[in-house]
Amino acid sequence: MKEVHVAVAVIYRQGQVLIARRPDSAHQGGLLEFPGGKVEPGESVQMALVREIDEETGLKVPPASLQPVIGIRHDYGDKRVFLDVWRTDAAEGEAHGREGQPIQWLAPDQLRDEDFPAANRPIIRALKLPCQLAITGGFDDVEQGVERLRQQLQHQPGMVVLRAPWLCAEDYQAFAAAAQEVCHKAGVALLAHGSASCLPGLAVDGLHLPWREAAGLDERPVPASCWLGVSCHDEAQLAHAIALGADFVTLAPVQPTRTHPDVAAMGWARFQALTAAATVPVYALGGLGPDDVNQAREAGGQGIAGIGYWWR
Ligand SMILES: Nc1nc2c([nH]c(=O)n2[C@@H]2O[C@H](COP(=O)(O)OP(=O)(O)OP(=O)(O)O)[C@@H](O)[C@H]2O)c(=O)[nH]1
Ligand SMILES: [Mg+2]
Repeated sequence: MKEVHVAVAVIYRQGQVLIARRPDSAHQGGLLEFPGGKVEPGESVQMALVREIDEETGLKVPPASLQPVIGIRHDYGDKRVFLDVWRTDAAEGEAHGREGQPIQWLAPDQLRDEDFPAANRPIIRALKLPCQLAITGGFDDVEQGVERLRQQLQHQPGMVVLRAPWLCAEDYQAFAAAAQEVCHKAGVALLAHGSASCLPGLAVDGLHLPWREAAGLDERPVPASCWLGVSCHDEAQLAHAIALGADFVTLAPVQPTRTHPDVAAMGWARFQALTAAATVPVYALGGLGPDDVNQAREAGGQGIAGIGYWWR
């Protein structure tokens, strides 16, 4: 079966995105969708986006405002698609359902997996996840760790991974409880780091698995209501994380890093190639900072993750 290249548009306006309802008679009919459609022969994906957005909504999109979000290959059984997803926040005009389809503006937090075609799940993840994932670094004792976290939150990371593998279970529980309070006040999501067995009793928003923990699992260890991240370093690990049902992965090391001086960095070209084949949002990790967010997104990534750039 030939793969259909589909241009999919995430049109942002005032923190909301434009959603349409697919006609009952269409493929995946009755479900919600992002405006878009098939890339015609001879068209670039950007040309297809500009045309489809106009045809379906009447909005005019400056091509230069389009930025890549994620690419997803999905097999529906009756159809194979490559959803080539781009975003813009510069669409001009008032949106209308020009093909008679109902449309609405929704905040990313209001998007629910079950309302969309199955292939859209990673798109929804990508829209809910921030472009910076901050991982905690070293500290001397729990009290100092919490205080440092409080200070570092002024850098406004969208999400924090609470990494402290040297702490005993009891100290980690205390660290997580205090960190949760600090993060909750700041409106920052908090993920535990380690094995799923550390989760009970923690009021966190999800779990990030180091590769050594993910390697031993054959199913998703947390419910769908929790975030699940996995640390990956190569193609095989990415495939395993996706099979586990990870919501996102980190891929490292992209650049040389002080914490792993003996590991060769993969560089941006390799990062881009691995990310293109992945059907989950991918954070670039290793020797990077906020200045690299654009580069990571150009390479098809969700953004950057790291310790060094924010934890001092
Ligand atoms: N536009 C759009 N298509 C999606 C999404 N998710 C998803 O799986 N698809 C699939 O992508 C394929 C092509 O999209 P489409 O039906 O909009 O194509 P189109 O505008 O060219 O329509 P047409 O064939 O009626 O001319 C469909 O099989 C559809 O099920 C989505 O969020 N937006
Ligand atoms: Mg369409």
